[in-house]
Amino acid sequence: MRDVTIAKSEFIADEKAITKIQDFQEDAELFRYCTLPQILKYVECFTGPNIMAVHTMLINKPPDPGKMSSRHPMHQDLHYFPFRPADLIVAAWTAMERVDRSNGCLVVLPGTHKGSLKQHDYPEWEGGVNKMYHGVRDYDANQPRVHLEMEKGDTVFFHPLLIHGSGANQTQGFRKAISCHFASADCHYIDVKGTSQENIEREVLEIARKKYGVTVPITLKDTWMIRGRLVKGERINL
Ligand SMILES: CCCCCCCC(=O)SCCNC(=O)CCNC(=O)[C@H](O)C(C)(C)COP(=O)(O)OP(=O)(O)OC[C@H]1O[C@@H](n2cnc3c(N)ncnc32)[C@H](O)[C@@H]1OP(=O)(O)O
Ligand SMILES: O=C(O)CCC(=O)C(=O)O
Repeated sequence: MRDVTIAKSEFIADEKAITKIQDFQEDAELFRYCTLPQILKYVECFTGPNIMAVHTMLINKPPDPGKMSSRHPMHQDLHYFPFRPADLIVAAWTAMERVDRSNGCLVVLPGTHKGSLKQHDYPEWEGGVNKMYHGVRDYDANQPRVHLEMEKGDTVFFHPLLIHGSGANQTQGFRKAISCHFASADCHYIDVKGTSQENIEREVLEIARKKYGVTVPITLKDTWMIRGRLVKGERINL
């Protein structure tokens, strides 16, 4: 994907235009990350033995174009997931170079993983917000936050209810990280109709129609079923 500030410009397509590779499950080399024993050893503590890699990203946070659009609003990843229980889902996020406050490290609100899923919407940012970058509508901005400064290769594992985001990249370099969300294959899908997740389902299905030409009726669940890949054990529900 491209940053919202260049989404509608004649920017020349090259690696510097790409701010994120979403869904790399078909790329054997990148997907190797999701199968590394060093990662799965910790993932298994959360998911148990039947492990699905449900969502993959290589994030290439660009130098901020001056609009603060390189920030990632504070959010809970569970907002995007139509499956439960939350305690059987975990994110692994690995720094591909040193990340600190200057290039937009992760920021977390400790303890929020013990709360519930909150309403998410687009934040009202003057400089624009990237497509589908929803943020928690109400959270206590005075709550203590922790900036995760990490060295190349450091990995953090976090719960899908943890409120987190990342700051602007104030350097001239691209801040790279690779991440994968894992879930137990024992998780079950839920229907998000009538819940706070209806707004993200609507957007995802609109992209499926407009960008991928999907004409048959589908749900959020279908978009996740085609992404998931078994990495250990047995594929059960997901
Ligand atoms: C879905 C899984 C989420 C898992 C949760 C983990 C937590 C998170 O990561 S939260 C963030 C989730 N973010 C995303 O999922 C990013 C989604 N974005 C995308 O997939 C792509 O950027 C997408 C589909 C919107 C556009 O893809 P792209 O190949 O650039 O499409 P393109 O055909 O050039 O543009 C399509 C339209 O989108 C607009 N657009 C492109 N990029 C952006 C952007 N960054 N912001 C706003 N609009 C954009 C274009 O201007 C164009 O608009 P229009 O139809 O009016 O002309
Ligand atoms: O890498 C980042 O900047 C933020 C990633 C993130 O919060 C997420 O994908 O959920």
